[in-house]
Amino acid sequence: MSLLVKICGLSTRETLQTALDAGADMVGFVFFPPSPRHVSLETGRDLGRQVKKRALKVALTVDADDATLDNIMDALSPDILQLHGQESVARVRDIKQKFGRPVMKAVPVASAGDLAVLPGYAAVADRILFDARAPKDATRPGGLGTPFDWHLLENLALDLPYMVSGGLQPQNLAEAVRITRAGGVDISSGVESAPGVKDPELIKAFIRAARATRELSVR
Ligand SMILES: O=C(O)c1ccccc1N[C@@H]1O[C@H](COP(=O)(O)O)[C@@H](O)[C@H]1O
Repeated sequence: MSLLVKICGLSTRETLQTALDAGADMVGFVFFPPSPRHVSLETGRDLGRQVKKRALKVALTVDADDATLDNIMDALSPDILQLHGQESVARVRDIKQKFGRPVMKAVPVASAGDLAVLPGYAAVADRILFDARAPKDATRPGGLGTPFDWHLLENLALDLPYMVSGGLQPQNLAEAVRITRAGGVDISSGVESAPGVKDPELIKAFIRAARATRELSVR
């Protein structure tokens, strides 16, 4: 099975085009104003049109309310909703029912205890995204360029597709996939020259590196 690659935090036509041409499976748009990658609804609409089914469009939100999600549905028509906040199991179920799109729930990881939430989310989400737990004083719950201890997922038995993120780079993604056996990788900071500024060469290098790890992936 081919490793899924998601390039997250795209905010310009040029870098979106680079990600599409390089073969990204998923392209992520951040709708979270404190993030340096935040896009307005208008920009999301414009970038969404550019995708033209060449990749899955992922809307990243953080504890968004229904009105916000309604607006994002209208503007981007995402293929996947990435819930990257503290959404409860009930809220994830509710969003999936109300908006009728597959949901990828981000689970923050810093220690083995963080995996206790998995049975609950696995019952309602379509995919799990393991990301490094952000420090308490962080301005956002992800997109910080820091990895977590991938060995925490070494013996994971999860009956659901999952991806890994947090501090990935072209140089370390093979190791992350080898240890976690994730079916996909998600990156933002690692393909940037500054927060929010995507670097086309790094996007291409990351996707090239991901394609080279194909045989390591199992889920
Ligand atoms: O990218 C952001 O700004 C962001 C903001 C709020 C929540 C999540 C965010 N990004 C996600 O964080 C991870 C890790 O990113 P990085 O490669 O370590 O920078 C990734 O899943 C992004 O989708």
